[in-house]
Amino acid sequence: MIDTLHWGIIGCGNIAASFAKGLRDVDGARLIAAASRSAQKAARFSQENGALRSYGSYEDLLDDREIDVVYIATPHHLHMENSLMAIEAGKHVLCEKPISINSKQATRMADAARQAGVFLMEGMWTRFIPAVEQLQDWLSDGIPGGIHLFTADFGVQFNVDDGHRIFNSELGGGALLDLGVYPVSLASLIFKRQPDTIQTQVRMHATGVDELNTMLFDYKSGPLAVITSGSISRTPTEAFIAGKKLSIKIHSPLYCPSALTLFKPDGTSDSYEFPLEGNGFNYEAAHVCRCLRKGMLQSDVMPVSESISIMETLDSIRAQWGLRYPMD
Ligand SMILES: NC(=O)C1=CN([C@@H]2O[C@H](COP(=O)(O)OP(=O)(O)OC[C@H]3O[C@@H](n4cnc5c(N)ncnc54)[C@H](OP(=O)(O)O)[C@@H]3O)[C@@H](O)[C@H]2O)C=CC1
Ligand SMILES: O=C1CO[C@H](CO)[C@@H](O)[C@@H]1O
Repeated sequence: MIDTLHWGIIGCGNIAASFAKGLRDVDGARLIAAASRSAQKAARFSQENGALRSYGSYEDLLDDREIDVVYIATPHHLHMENSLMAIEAGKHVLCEKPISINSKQATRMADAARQAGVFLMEGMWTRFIPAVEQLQDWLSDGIPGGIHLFTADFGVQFNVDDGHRIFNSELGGGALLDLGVYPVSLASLIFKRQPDTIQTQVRMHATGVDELNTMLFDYKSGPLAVITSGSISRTPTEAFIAGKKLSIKIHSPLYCPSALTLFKPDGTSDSYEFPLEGNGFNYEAAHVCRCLRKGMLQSDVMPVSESISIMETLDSIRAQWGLRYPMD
């Protein structure tokens, strides 16, 4: 039985700081060290975020025997490489979304973790947010009459230059992998499988990655899903599950909602609030700690097999656009 879980963070960027903040709200978790490509940056990050130590290389952090589990917070194109390094060092891994660039990479990560006997999970934090846990309870009870339609959008206006990871092909840029992965993951959560056919439209950025996309998923059992993501303008960033008898609105922002509305057959609706306790990253970190204490090597909420399936869906969408990354 592991008591306190000792964490390390690889990559001292934006999301690493949010995760470190979330981790402070998790009982039985301690941030031991952070690693950056720059020793100075790692030292500053560790001081600001309460880590005991800092490392000027990712490899040095992985040599730290006190660290049980590593959070990978580098850009998408490094998720596989950094996760494999951590797995090889015998560390459990929580890797930011998307788990990788493509399904081939994700499968390689899953195989390596299985062989090494370590835990691996994609940091799809949405799954562990209280409102989404409630949604999962409703879905597992069954939506009476079934679901006809799922709609979801995630649009952000990035006012950044083309070198930023959202537009940079070398870093696995594009709206689909960064933003679209959330609604696609929600569709996977709701329908428990990949769509049978996918139709899409896309607008490409000057750098050759997608900046705006629309997707229509057709599930031969009946339901349709309409999903959009974009990095050049803001959209409501909410989701709606339309059923024969019941419908559910997942309030904005869909990646971290704190309210759900249930629309009932008599035309009335009930709204439910699920205020966050912490910044939201605490929930996924607490889930990883629970899994590790139970000796689990995969999450039962965000299993690696489902992350691979989601990447397969993203692969087939990108194939329609002819969008290939240097690391594909
Ligand atoms: N769950 C969520 O809500 C969010 C998740 N994310 C995910 O987190 C990951 C990181 O995103 P974000 O924190 O916004 O990105 P940042 O650019 O802010 O941070 C990424 C860090 O990765 C390290 N890095 C290593 N190699 C490179 C490279 N070639 N170019 C740039 N950085 C490099 C750097 O750390 P160093 O210099 O210290 O080595 C850098 O600070 C993405 O995969 C994204 O999908 C992002 C935002 C929100
Ligand atoms: O996961 C994410 C959540 O939202 C951000 C934008 O607001 C994204 O860029 C990010 O990668």
